[in-house]
This record gives sequence, C-alpha cells and structure tokens, in this order.
Amino acid sequence: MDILEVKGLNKIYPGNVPYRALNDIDLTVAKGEFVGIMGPSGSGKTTLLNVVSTIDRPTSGQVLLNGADPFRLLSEGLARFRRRELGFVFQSFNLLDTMTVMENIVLPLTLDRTKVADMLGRAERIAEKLGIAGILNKRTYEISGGQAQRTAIARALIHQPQLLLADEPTGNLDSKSARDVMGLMSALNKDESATMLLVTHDAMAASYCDRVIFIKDGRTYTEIHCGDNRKAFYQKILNVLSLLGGDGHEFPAIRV
Ligand SMILES: Nc1ncnc2c1ncn2[C@@H]1O[C@H](COP(=O)(O)OP(=O)(O)OP(=O)(O)O)[C@@H](O)[C@H]1O
Repeated sequence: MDILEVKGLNKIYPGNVPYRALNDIDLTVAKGEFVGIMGPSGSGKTTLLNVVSTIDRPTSGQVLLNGADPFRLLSEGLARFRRRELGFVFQSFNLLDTMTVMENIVLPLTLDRTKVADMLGRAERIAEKLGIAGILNKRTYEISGGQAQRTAIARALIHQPQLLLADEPTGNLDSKSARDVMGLMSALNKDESATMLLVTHDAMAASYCDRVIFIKDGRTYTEIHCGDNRKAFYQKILNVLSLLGGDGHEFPAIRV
C-alpha cells in the first residue's frame, strides 16, 4: 500500500519572473519504506518536502497521503492532519529550550490530550529505543547535538504518524553522531514499520535508505535501490551525484 502518492506535481513560485521549481514530479512511497531525496542545491528538494508536508500548496498535480488529498481540508483541518498524520525532523532539531527532553518528546500527545500515564509509557519506550532514556529529565541545553536529534526523532514518532519527513537531519551533526542517528532511524523504520522520507545532501545518510530518488531542475532524474549491500549503495549514490554535477562543495564525499 502507498502511504504517499505524488502525481504530476508542479510548483511555480509566482513573481515578476515566475519560477518553476517542480516540473511534473511523480513518486510513491510504500508503507514501511525509507526513501531518500537527493539533488543539487536549488533542484527543488525543499519545495517538494514543503508540498508533501502540506506547508506549501502545489500549483497543479496531486499529493495523496494514505489515499486522501489533504489540500481539500480547510486550514484548521489541515493543521490537525499535519499534527496527527505527519512527523517532522529538521536540521536544527527545533526543540523547545525551556522544556526537558521528556516534555519535548510528549509534546505532540499533550496537544491531543492523551492520558499522562499513557504519554509517559510511550515516551519511555521510544526513548529506550533511541538510547536517550537516561537523559529524559535534562534540559535541551544540557545535551549533545546527537542526543538533541534523537529527542527530535522520538518527538516526531511518538504519535505514530503515517509518514516521517526529515529535512537534512544530519546537517548539524559530526560524522559519528550522524551515523548513529541514521542507524537509529533505519532501525525504527524496520522495527516499527515507520514510513520515512528523507531529504539530504549527505551520501552517507542517504545510504541508510531503501531507495534514493534524485531530482535535478525540478524533475525526477533517476532512482536507485539499496539491495543488501549498504557500502556498494553508498558508492552508487556517489556515482549518481557526480553524474548530476553541481558545485563540488555541495556533496562532501565523506564518511561511510
Ligand atoms: N519562495 C520562493 N520564491 C521563489 N523561488 C523560490 C522560492 N523558494 C525556492 N525558490 C526557488 O526554487 C528552486 C528550488 O528551491 P529549493 O529550496 O526547493 O531547492 P533545494 O533543492 O532544496 O536546494 P538546497 O539543497 O540548496 O536547499 C530554487 O531555484 C529556488 O531559488
């Protein structure tokens, strides 16, 4: 079953000179899949993520989440849909500084008035999986970047969203923390059947995906599958990136 279906998606930013950022994009993400989106700077990755996450509207074409078109909802319904059906992980973690790790993790549940015992039980279980059970009472300024991102992942998954959307989740992490975070995301994808869509410049991060879709100039360029050899997949990703071109500094060929 497809959790996400994007059909003939176009996004044109209006202005004195209208700009076509997405050009007839088709893609699907099946339930339980972990899919990466890569492409040179300016190729339309963030635009695609913003439309899929319903933060921005398509100019034409369709986005179906679990078979339904969220853009048919009115603004309040759309906000509720986003809160209940989607989970978000950002490069900059976006945690609330005045709160503890635990309070950050349960935030999506407090908005939906879940019972406290139920919230704490769920938070402890997911924190255990992410290796942050020991820091639940710390404040966010007392934890490392890797721990902050693991907290953000726990928060993004605690309400068991249909789809987790991650925008450069390793962008602010050192290579060891980045590998840890990607390993944990991959484990949660497998163990919890959490469906994930990841936008990244980082070939190492992308190599944890089942499949990577490359976009260039707003169009789908190609896609490659991981198979059972992650090292070989990493190399294949680097090969496609070098074919795609762009400025060398955009794709640091580091860390596997
Ligand atoms: N609000 C906007 N108005 C006009 N043009 C925009 C707007 N947002 C993005 N663009 C343009 O659309 C194109 C795609 O931008 P987008 O941010 O989606 O690329 P990206 O692949 O995410 O790039 P990066 O990897 O650098 O983040 C770019 O050429 C950008 O300048």
